[in-house]
Amino acid sequence: MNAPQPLAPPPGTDAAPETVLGAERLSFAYARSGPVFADVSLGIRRREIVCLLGGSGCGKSTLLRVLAGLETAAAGTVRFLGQPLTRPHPRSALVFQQASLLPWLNVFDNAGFGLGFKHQPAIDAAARKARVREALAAVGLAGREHAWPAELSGGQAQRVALARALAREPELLFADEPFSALDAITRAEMQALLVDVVHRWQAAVLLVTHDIDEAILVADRILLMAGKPGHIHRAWTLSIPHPREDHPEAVTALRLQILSALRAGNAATAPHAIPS
Ligand SMILES: Nc1ncnc2c1ncn2[C@@H]1O[C@H](COP(=O)(O)OP(=O)(O)OP(=O)(O)O)[C@@H](O)[C@H]1O
Repeated sequence: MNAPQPLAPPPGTDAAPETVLGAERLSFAYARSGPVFADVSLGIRRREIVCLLGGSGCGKSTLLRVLAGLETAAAGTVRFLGQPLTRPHPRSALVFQQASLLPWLNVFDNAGFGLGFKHQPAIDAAARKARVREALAAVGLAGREHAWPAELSGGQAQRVALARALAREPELLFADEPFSALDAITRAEMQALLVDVVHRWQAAVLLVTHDIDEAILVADRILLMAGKPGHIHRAWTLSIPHPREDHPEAVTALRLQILSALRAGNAATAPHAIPS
């Protein structure tokens, strides 16, 4: 199957900016619980899978919500395709831990649901149908279009959620622990599917996870978040070829480095490249 043609960029933006999303010196605090993260800067390039990894409560989900335009930073800027972000961008999509399918819509209509969102580029019914079919086929659900959410396993429901995001042909997919509620075998299948499908769709991904192995299996870059308030402690650029299970020594070496950085807590912040 061919990847869909990307939509034209919105007026006023660079035709092919290398950076899809750029954040500079972001800080955020909840009124009730105080500072969550401070002075966070990062960039996500086209077609890059970036994993935001860190322990529970370090602020990963909150940072994702700010980068996605769901929350507003106390300080700093977020730019999406070069433009300041003031609300969720129509060329981004979100996948969460729960698939959140609408029980009264079948698989096809759930997967096409995001195409009707406000600010989405208008497409006609035939194009919409083709896109949804293509997205469902990409996640392995061709032939299940008429099934109801109640008839799906957890993994299948998450495939529909992924198809719903892909059908919008996002430049950037925000995924917040999308596989953490799945069993180990389904999780491994979904991790492989994510890498395959986003590469074919030419989308970038920001994946929040606390699972070191998940980050190593899917990421082009891992950002380790730690501290209070949270900040990016350390970063790794990965060049281990996919599928990474075929390179156990490199995977184990990286896992040890990450574990050690996590334990150290105050590890150096300079980016650190690992050998392939
Ligand atoms: N709506 C909220 N109001 C107040 N405090 C919040 C809210 N959401 C999160 N927090 C607090 O902000 C901090 C960061 O939470 P966040 O969910 O971003 O962390 P996380 O790294 O994603 O954690 P986990 O991996 O456990 O999901 C935590 O101390 C949490 O209690």
